[in-house]
Amino acid sequence: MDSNGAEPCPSTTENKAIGVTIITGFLGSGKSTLIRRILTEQHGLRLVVVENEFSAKGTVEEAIVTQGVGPDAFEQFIQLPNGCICCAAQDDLTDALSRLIRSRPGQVDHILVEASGLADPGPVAASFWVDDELETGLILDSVVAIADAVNIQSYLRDGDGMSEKARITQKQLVVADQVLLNKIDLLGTDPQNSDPAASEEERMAKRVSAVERSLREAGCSASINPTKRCIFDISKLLGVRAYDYDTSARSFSAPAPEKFSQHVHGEKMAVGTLTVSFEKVAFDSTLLDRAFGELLWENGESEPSHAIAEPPMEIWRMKALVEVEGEQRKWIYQSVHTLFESSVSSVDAADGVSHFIFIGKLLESTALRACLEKAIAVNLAPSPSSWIK
Ligand SMILES: Nc1nc2c(ncn2[C@@H]2O[C@H](COP(=O)(O)OP(=O)(O)OP(=O)(O)O)[C@@H](O)[C@H]2O)c(=O)[nH]1
Repeated sequence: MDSNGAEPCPSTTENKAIGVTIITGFLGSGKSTLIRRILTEQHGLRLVVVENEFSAKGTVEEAIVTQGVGPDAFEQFIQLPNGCICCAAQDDLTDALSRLIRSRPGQVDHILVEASGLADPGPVAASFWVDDELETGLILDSVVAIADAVNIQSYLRDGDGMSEKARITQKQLVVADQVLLNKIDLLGTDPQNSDPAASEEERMAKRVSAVERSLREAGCSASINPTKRCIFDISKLLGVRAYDYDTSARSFSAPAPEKFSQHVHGEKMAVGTLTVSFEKVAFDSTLLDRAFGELLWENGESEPSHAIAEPPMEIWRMKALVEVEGEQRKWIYQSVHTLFESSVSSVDAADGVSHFIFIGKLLESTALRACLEKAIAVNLAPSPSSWIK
């Protein structure tokens, strides 16, 4: 318990590495509002805030975020020129934060990074996720996306869903581990679909559900939490360790049906989630590394190739629970952006079942399956059956 009598979020104190929460969301969705809310709550965490400086006058952003916030509410407030958080300087950001927490041992509990509203949060999330936490002292806690309930549907539809605005909005939702569907106070009720017998609350709930459906169709598989002015239980946002292997293993054991969704334009799946499953096979870990390399690097966003699909598919996020030859426990593989890593889960192996969940754009099941099949080490049945959703 701290001097304010507040209990720190438990998972942020158990692990010595300092958790980093990336806050993303399109322009004006409520990112600063959320940070301000976190800074004013009694959670007992000593926070470092990294803010994207939107204007040439950096003081504007800081003033907005720290409005009504006492000087003790945060350990340090860092502002970076617009774009830097999500551009090539992201490694510098990781290094700078690493140096900062080392220079103040025991004085920082958690770091909040506000990504630019116009940026893809994937690369910055990857820069925190892959760094060896023992070396940097940092660990990616989760990616939180704020969606403006009033405008998000039009952003997603922009340019028939294919404009840069639509792409960025989709990516922010797809990469997120949690979504705050914010500004629901401005949604109003839909006059065209209003049932005169329904109460105001029921009509509002319908509007919220309609927006939630659009987010699912856009490939969002995170939990969606409707909010007004980002009022939300902070203990459910910070210290969640969304990338911990045990957390991931649990999400594999009972995937929600809405995990498998797609946003279709004509014949192609524009943005969505696709699962490739195998039964009665075990994979070779070295060959699997190679297969992921092929999918993420040769066919990924940074080095697009036309080898597998035309236009190339984009894998934004991948989670897999895999039976690996000779291992008693299944392995978890995760990718963020173009980086991936593996670890042993707590799930027993032996049934030969492996699930690979891909989230991205223009995903092509045949190409994904063909690439993964090259990594099969042992075929326990003559013709492995499989299902794809
Ligand atoms: N009515 C209403 N207004 C909100 C809500 N949340 C935020 N706002 C307002 O929306 C505006 C934008 O909120 P910010 O928190 O600055 O949004 P942001 O995502 O940080 O904006 P950028 O930094 O420009 O990307 C501000 O005027 C907020 O006061 C909400 O739930 N309801």
